[in-house]
Amino acid sequence: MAVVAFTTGLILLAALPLVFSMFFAKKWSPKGLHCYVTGGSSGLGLALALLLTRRGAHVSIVARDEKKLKTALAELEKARQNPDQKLNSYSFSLNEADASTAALDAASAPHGGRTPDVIFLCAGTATPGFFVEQTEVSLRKAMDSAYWVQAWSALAASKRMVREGVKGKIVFTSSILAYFSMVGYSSYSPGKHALRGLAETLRSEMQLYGITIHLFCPGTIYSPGYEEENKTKPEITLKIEEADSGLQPEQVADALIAGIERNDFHIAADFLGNIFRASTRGGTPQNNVLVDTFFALVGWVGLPIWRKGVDALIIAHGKERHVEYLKERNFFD
Ligand SMILES: NC(=O)C1=CN([C@@H]2O[C@H](COP(=O)(O)OP(=O)(O)OC[C@H]3O[C@@H](n4cnc5c(N)ncnc54)[C@H](OP(=O)(O)O)[C@@H]3O)[C@@H](O)[C@H]2O)C=CC1
Ligand SMILES: CCCCCCCCCCCCCCCC(=O)[C@@H](N)CO
Repeated sequence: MAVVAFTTGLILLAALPLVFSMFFAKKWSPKGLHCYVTGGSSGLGLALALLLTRRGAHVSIVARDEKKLKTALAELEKARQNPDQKLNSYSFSLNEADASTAALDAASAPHGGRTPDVIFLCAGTATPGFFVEQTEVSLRKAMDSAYWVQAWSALAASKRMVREGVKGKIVFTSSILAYFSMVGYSSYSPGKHALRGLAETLRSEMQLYGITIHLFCPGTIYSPGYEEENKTKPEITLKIEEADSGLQPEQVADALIAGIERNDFHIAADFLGNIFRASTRGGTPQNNVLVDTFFALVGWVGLPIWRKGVDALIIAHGKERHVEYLKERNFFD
């Protein structure tokens, strides 16, 4: 009896924030806010920019390729809700600090020089491959394309927000590969883990200024970037990924916005992401005590079983094919 009463009490307690947010709390809305989206010309970034435009935000997108930017901006124009919305695109390579500052300055200009309210950092690239085939150049480049491509913008935006007193948001797009990693991702996963380290630091530190931080960790997104990464992705990596059903960029953008509306710090895109998120939480805030405990329990039982299967698969692949693969590429010469 006491156990039932205790459990019911616990469930009600855990449901309270949900009930509160459904009926009382003012939901976060991008309407009228200036949203800055890096990587806004493709995949997740583009889907997000479109969603924000439909929700009445001013949207600035940044990427390198001008042609893709032009096409993306035309799509945003079609999604425009009112004539006052400012929709702009900027071509910058965000791997460098100076260019990241310049991009943000350029995007602020049409807004009277005011820093954007929300910084969505979506730019990023993965080039999977085996570790023994990497070089100093490839590993440094990968760190640029996973970590620095977002970190420099976060630095520039933080300085601007603090100087101007803007109580904005900075949203990092990491990956489910910041919760674990596996064969093929030695060049990419470390950068995504590093983003997690930065986001957790900033979640703590930016409280000094009223700036909010979110960390988004999606699994497979069927984007142009995904098509590209599959060109170098080892067969074994692709095979392990079959367990992840994947999502369309629009679904992933929806999941991100829903997480921000709930004011979650760690945001996962689906069931699998939530299992890894809840199992790898460390000292960061829970999203919902009860739901997170459920996900963590599923992970506690399921993850070791899954991992054992994956390890067996990798060992078998090593015996059957991998040495041949390396020989074909003259690795031993
Ligand atoms: N696809 C997936 O399975 C997953 C992706 N992610 C992450 O989600 C984010 C979006 O991925 P996805 O939609 O697949 O990406 P896409 O490759 O489809 O798009 C990437 C965007 O970022 C821009 N970009 C890349 N590098 C730079 C740079 N150095 N400077 C400026 N812009 C840049 C690209 O434009 P341009 O090349 O013209 O500069 C493009 O607009 C990335 O951070 C990725 O790591 C996370 C989990 C899974
Ligand atoms: C009960 C537990 C079951 C566990 C099943 C686990 C399945 C794991 C699938 C791996 C998914 C990898 C996604 C990579 C995303 C990414 O960031 C890259 N595409 C780079 O862009």
